[in-house]
Amino acid sequence: METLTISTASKTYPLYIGDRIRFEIQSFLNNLNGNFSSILIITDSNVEPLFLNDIKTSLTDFENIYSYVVPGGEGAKSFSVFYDLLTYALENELDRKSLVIALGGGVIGDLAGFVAATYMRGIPFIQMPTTLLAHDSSVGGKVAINHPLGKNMIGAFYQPEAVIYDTDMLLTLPEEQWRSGFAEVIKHALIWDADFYNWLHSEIHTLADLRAEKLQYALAKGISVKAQVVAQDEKESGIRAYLNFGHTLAHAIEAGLGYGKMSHGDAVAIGMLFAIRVSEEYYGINLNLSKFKEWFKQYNFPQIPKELGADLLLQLMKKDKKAQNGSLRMVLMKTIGEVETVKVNDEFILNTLIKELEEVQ
Ligand SMILES: O=C(O)C(=O)C[C@@H](O)[C@H](O)[C@H](O)COP(=O)(O)O
Repeated sequence: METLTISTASKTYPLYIGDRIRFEIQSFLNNLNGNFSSILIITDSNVEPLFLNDIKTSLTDFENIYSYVVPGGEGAKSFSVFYDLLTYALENELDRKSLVIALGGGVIGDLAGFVAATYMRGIPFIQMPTTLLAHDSSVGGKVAINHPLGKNMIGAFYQPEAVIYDTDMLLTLPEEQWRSGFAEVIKHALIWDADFYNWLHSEIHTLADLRAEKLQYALAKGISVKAQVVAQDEKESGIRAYLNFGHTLAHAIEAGLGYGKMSHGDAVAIGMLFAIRVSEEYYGINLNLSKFKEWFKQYNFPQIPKELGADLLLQLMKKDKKAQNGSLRMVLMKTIGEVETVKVNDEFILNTLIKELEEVQ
């Protein structure tokens, strides 16, 4: 097992990563010295049959352990599920010393984290990621639910007490989940670390290559990028926006199709290719977009959904949280490992969207 330290302006906390460490949860909680009064485990219908019991039986020192299972998928990041969770917490008399455990992927981390951030103005929580994608979402304290008009529109920056990342839990993931998480791994390389990108490019030809020591390496690298960025800019006043590379179009696609129709990582992969195309045109440089497209095809990332159309996509992209005074801002790539946030005009993005959609086979 390895222990990393995540330091942000508001909080420093441990990230434990290792094989089968879910069974050690009680000792991790003891290390936190939180004197927790009760536990609420929030998980989803996919994770519950696999791991909920392991966690409950490993929490040997608690009498009051509650659990709440939401439906699997992005649809659970809704106001009604959030409200039901708060009702459940109130009915079971959770107090300010109660601990929320987010047991699941990015959806559960975001939802449970937002419950913890808002219940009684904030109670402690820990992240127990069960997906590859959550190497990104469990670190850095972005918690949120969606609004039909925009993704993650209602949320907070709220750091967990700890992240407990049991890599054994990843082994049950279906192919689509590996692909979805891998998109965020690629993102971390592209925005920050050209050597890491070269390693991914030469070592990970198929998702099946992401096993054993390669998985550990990819996770450690991805988490390290995330940790470095949030250490410098917890609340996204500057460089944290780089972590949004590919997300302006991704969130538009997710909202446009309806949450849960396309996985977040698939949408991010499409969004990154689009951001590379915009970057080429904006800076007048050649980033080898066609090579990136070929590379992404190797993992079966989908193409941009043509049916949404350029006008709707632009309209949805303009709802992005990075927009200022109605102007769209995107994270663009100057070279692999170096990005910046720039203001882009609507007409330019619309035309680039039209070109991108025309190329869909
Ligand atoms: O941690 C961040 O900052 C990120 O932007 C990471 C993203 O991969 C993640 O999807 C995040 O939740 C998106 O944030 P949002 O502010 O664009 O909703």
